[in-house]
Amino acid sequence: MVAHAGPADPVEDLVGRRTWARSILMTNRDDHAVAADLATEAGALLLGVREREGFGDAGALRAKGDRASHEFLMEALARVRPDDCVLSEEATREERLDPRRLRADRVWIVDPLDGTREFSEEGRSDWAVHVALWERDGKRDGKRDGEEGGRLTAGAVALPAQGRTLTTAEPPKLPAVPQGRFRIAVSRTRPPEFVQRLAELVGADLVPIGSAGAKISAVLTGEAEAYVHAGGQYEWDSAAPVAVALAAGAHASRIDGSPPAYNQADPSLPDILVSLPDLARSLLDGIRDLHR
Ligand SMILES: Nc1ncnc2c1ncn2[C@@H]1O[C@H](COP(=O)(O)O)[C@@H](OP(=O)(O)O)[C@H]1O
Ligand SMILES: [Mg+2]
Repeated sequence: MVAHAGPADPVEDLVGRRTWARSILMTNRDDHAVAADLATEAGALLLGVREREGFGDAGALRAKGDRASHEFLMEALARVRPDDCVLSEEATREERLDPRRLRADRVWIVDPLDGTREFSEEGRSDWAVHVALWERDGKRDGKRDGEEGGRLTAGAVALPAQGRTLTTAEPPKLPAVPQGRFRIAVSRTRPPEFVQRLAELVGADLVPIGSAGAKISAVLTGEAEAYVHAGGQYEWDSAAPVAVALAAGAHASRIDGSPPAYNQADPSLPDILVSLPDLARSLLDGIRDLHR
């Protein structure tokens, strides 16, 4: 809880009261709305950092963005969901290893700035803020097959430079599978080594996009039909976009077809496949054949 001692400055006082009033409203909102609001607000803050700092020193811009968004999300979650744990990309090693997280019933998994590289490149809009909620099984009905321990129950991906937030509060309506060739979104800098051969095998073209959140959003909104990644990644890179993808009815799995597990002791989650449901089988078969 935040107490306001009544600062002398009337403007500061007004801002403080407004923040206080908003936090009471937010505490009563459901988890889907909290995820969407916090991701969107962190995104607005990041647009401000970009505006203020400019693009002259990319490293400094990235560091300021990461820090500002992380601090905002940590403070806001502590205020509106004080009993929950948080796993953030920007947390210290010690915070990430906090054993309370593994015993907790509710853990927010956040990536304050996904697509950090693209955030620091002028004109690019493929970067995102991820806010997801993982809950232990038994807390809610409707377990999905194969999910042990818990599952993602809410999430939001803000795409601030695109002016939109994708959310489990209102999952996007999936586009239709195109006739003929389709598009696989891949990392601009670290695409999986097999992905060119996979594209040839399944009749697809590769579309390089920054940020896991922006790529999965592209699948959900019709700019690509699949996202394939392998070779390294962490839970915060995929948790929120996978939550939205599953809520929208898309396919989301590891590249061997198994369900991705979140809130693990080791947050490494090195590969992921998200696609329109009708394409999942041929993509999984193709990946398996290439690995044989
Ligand atoms: N091989 C790898 N190892 C670790 N992280 C990786 C990775 N490839 C991609 N990622 C992470 O996944 C996110 C999306 O990457 P990309 O844009 O290349 O697809 C980025 O997150 P951050 O921007 O939060 O660091 C990036 O750091
Ligand atoms: Mg990331």
